[in-house]
Amino acid sequence: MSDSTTGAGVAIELRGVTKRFAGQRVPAVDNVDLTIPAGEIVMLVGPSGCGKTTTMRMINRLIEPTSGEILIGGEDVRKKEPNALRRHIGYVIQAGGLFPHMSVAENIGLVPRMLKWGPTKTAERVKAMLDLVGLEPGQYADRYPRQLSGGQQQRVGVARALAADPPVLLMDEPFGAVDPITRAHLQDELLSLQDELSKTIVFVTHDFDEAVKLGDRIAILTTGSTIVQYDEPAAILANPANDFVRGFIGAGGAMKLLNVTRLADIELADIVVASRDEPAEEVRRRVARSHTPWAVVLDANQRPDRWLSAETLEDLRGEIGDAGDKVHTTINGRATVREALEALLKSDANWVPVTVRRKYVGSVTLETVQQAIGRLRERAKGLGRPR
Ligand SMILES: Nc1ncnc2c1ncn2[C@@H]1O[C@H](COP(=O)(O)OP(=O)(O)OP(=O)(O)O)[C@@H](O)[C@H]1O
Repeated sequence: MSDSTTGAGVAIELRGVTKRFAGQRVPAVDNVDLTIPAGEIVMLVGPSGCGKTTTMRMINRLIEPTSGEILIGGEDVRKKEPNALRRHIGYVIQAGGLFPHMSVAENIGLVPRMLKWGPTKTAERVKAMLDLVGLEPGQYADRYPRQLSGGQQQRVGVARALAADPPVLLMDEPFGAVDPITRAHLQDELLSLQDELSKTIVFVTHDFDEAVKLGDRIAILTTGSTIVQYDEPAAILANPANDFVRGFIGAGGAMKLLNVTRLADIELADIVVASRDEPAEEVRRRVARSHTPWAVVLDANQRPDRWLSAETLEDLRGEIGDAGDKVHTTINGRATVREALEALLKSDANWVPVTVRRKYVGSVTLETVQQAIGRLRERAKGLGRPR
C-alpha cells in the first residue's frame, strides 16, 4: 500500500494473528486466519468480549498483534508507520467518534489536512462528503458535534472516514447508538454509498440482522475471535454450522433467508405464455399439458397484460384478443422472495408475474417459494465449506 493509495477496495488478509494482552491468561485473539476480499463488506459478529474490536483494531495498528501478520493489498501493515497507515484506512466508531471541540468541517477535513491537501481542495472535499452523506453543507459545516442528532453525528463520522478516499473502511458498531429507524436509514445509505465506492469494509456488530442486511460475507466469531462460520449471509441462514450459529440467527431463520434472496436468482414457475394474436385452440392445448391451469397473455412489448383460466379458454374460439382478466399485480425481479410472498398473500391470485425491465420473465407461486427454499438449502450445503 503506497502513500497515494486511494479509491476502490483492496483485499485484507489476516494470517495466524494472535493478540495476548498483558496479564491475560487467554489470548483475546487466538491464531486467526481471515481473508477479506477487495470491495466487499465483511461483518464480524459475535458475543461481547469475543475479540471483534481487538481484531479490527489490529488492522489499523491501534493494537499491535502479538504474532501473525496482516496484509492490506498484499503489503504487511507493519512496514508502514502507524499514523501514515491510518490515513489510508477510514475508521468509524459508535456515535461517530467526532472531536467535540472541532466543527463538522474541521472533523471531516482532518485527514485531508494531515495529507497536506491545501485549504481549497480540503474545503471542496468537505462539501462533497457532506453531500454524499446527505447533510446540507451550508447548514451543517460550521456546527459542532453537540449541535447534531445521533444520526447526524454518525453521518459526519462516515463522511470523515471517507474524506481521504481510503480503500479500506473499519466500522466498529457504528450504528449502535441510534434509534432503530435512523439505524435502518444509515444502513441503507451505507449500502448505496458502497454501490458507488466499492470499498473494502470490515464492520463489527452484535446484531445478526444488521450483518445479514449489510454483509457480502459474515464471520461468526466466538471467544478468541475463533471463526465458527464464514460465508455469504444466505449460506449461513440456509445451513448454519452448529447450534452456536443457530443461536445467533435467532428465530425466523427461513424468513431471513427469503429476505436476502432475490427473485432473479431463483427458478420461477414456468406458466404457459400466450400472445393476443394466437389461436385459443393452441393455448388450450399447451395449458392442458402444463402444471398450471392458466396462461399469461403478453402484450407486444412482452409485458404481462392479461391472464386466462382453463375455463375461459374452454369456451374461446379464434384469436385470444382481449379475452381473460387484466393482470393487476406484477413484481420486479430485483424484489426479494419475501416481498414476493407478501405480494402473493395480498393478491387474490395464487401467482404473480415477475418482470425485469418490465418484460415478463416467469411467475412466482407459493410452490416456487417452497422450491426456492429447498434449493437454497441444497446449494448452501455445497457452499458451506470452511474458508
Ligand atoms: N487493553 C486491554 N487490556 C486487557 N484486556 C483487554 C484489552 N482490550 C480488550 N481486552 C480483552 O480482550 C477480550 C476481547 O475484547 P474486545 O473488545 O476485542 O471484544 P469485543 O468482541 O469487541 O467485545 P464487545 O462486543 O463487548 O465490544 C476481552 O476479554 C477484553 O476484556
